[in-house]
Amino acid sequence: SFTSNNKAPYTVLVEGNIGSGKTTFLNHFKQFQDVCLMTEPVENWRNLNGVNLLDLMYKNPDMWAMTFQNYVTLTMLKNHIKQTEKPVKLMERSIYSARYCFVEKMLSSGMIQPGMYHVLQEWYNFIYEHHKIQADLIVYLRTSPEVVYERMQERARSEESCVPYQYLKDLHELHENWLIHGHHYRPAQVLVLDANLDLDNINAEYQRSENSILRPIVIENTN
Ligand SMILES: Cc1cc2cn([C@H]3C[C@H](O)[C@@H](CO)O3)c(=O)nc2[nH]1
Repeated sequence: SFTSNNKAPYTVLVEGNIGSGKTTFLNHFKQFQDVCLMTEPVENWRNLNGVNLLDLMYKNPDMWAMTFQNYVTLTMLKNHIKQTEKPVKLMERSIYSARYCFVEKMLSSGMIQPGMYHVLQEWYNFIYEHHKIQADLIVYLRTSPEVVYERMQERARSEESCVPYQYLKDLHELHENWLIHGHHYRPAQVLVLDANLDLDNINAEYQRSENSILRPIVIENTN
């Protein structure tokens, strides 16, 4: 259908810790042709003109963590403002998890200095004031640090080989503070899924989210 409406699509932000199953979750929605999937641009972070910023960030954070988060902010903003004709847009993470989870973690762990932090905050404030970042639902793939630490090790992404358990535990607390306890701005209501479930049992949780995520398509088709 040539819906030439220029209204923003129903936008879902999929949030969760490292190893919480976000990519698997998004892949589940590949079956629906009316859903535009915006996966995390991690391949750009691993290869920007031949430079692996993700690896440099983990291996030499004092030198590279700021540059990495700077680039993450740019690539996430591009995902946020990317147009789609489809009625639903599913994004893996967002500029919000950049700000309220990862940058906070890097400041508290000394990977970035306060001066760098303030520059990033200025960018986030400017972006909010000048760009309507569409967000209609947040799906929080809630996990426990032990589960995601084990999955991260099984996945064995080379850049993450030196990420300690405590890093995931701290990131977990930051996600909980933001999405469960509401200590920071939440742009939309939060649907919490139990992402500790392994692949054999998680389909029931996916079904639960389908109703919320696909509802706009059903409504549009009935209009
Ligand atoms: C928005 C945002 C995503 C994101 C991912 N990461 C890291 C965590 C994982 O090791 C890898 C892929 O998600 O990138 C990060 O350090 N900062 C981030 N900020």
